[in-house]
Amino acid sequence: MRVTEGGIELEVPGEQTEGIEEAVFYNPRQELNRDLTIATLRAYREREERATSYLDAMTASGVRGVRAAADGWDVTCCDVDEAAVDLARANLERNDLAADASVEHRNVTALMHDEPFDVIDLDPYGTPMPFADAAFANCRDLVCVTATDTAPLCGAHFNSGVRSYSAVPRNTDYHAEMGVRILVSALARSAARFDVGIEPILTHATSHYVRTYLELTHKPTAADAAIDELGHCYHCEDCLYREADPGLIADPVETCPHCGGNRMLTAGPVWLGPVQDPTFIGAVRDEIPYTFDTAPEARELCDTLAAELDEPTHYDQHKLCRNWGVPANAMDEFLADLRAVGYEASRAHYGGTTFKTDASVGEIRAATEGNLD
Ligand SMILES: C[S@@+](CC[C@H](N)C(=O)[O-])C[C@H]1O[C@@H](n2cnc3c(N)ncnc32)[C@H](O)[C@@H]1O
Repeated sequence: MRVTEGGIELEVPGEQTEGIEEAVFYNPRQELNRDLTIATLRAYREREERATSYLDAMTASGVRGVRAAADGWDVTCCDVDEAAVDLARANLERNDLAADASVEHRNVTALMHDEPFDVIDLDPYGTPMPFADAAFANCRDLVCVTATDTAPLCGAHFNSGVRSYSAVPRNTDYHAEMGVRILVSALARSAARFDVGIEPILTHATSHYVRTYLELTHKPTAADAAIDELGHCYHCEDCLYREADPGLIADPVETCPHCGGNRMLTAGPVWLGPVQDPTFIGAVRDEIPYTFDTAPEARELCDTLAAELDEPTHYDQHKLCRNWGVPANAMDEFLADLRAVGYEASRAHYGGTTFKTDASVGEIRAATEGNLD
């Protein structure tokens, strides 16, 4: 089947039918992820001029590598699957880009140990952690990571999450953000093994995946600074109170300071630091042309991400109101009520009724209760 993505024409496998083994992976629903990747690469080249080489580590149809090569990156596409490698080569040729990219048929872990790249893009099936050490060992500037194993990441598949991420994820009302912070924590610890510090400069989550872009600093002190961003979250399953506790050693809260309940969860180590660089995200937004099919959605996402407060967890107004037994209010009014009494408040990209604030759950209720319809 022929598709056009970002102005590039590609041959990709058709609709995947259950029971039939399709040779090569292509997911049209990841187009937003790929459009944002291309815009991020464009913005990143302005930020770090020496960055020229891009490894599309799990290339499948070659879609990311072809699009990056069309943008002038010195591209390497890699896949262990022979059919994928053949298709990636054909797609480069179809776009007259065969001379601008090399295609490697091998295990990318070995390739990453053999050759340094400025930018590495990890887009595996499920967890990226088996590839993280090799990526951080040699990458110079930027590691881009997709994780599609959202159930382990958010604690819904607890044992699998513990195994993959060497952390304790917990299933909370901010499950997608739990996934973000478990993933970035594990990546920070992987990078630190190589005296590399990470700074997440753009991160987004949907119900199907988490995507984060990590700028690297090759210094032990930067690795230490990243580890300093780790900590734990204590969460009350009854009243949705939550508390972030910096540091590697947990000091679990047994009794909820808000409702007195004892159904407290401890998650961690999670990344408590910022996951966005609003200035960089503004530059990414400016690099999304309207010729990209997902441009309206991608630009709106960038706007929300850039305005999102740095708080490590978000709330969902509907879930809070259901818990309180009151009807919900319009989001803008709800946030205005919080700001009116001096709290910071922003929307969050995790859903239409999600928000971030520096107010506690009790303070949110007090600030908004009188005005809930
Ligand atoms: C989710 S697909 C990649 C999708 C692609 N990046 C895109 O945007 O459409 C994962 C790919 O990783 C490849 N893969 C899995 N393990 C690998 C390894 N160790 N080295 C290289 N490729 C691998 C699989 O063959 C598969 O093609």
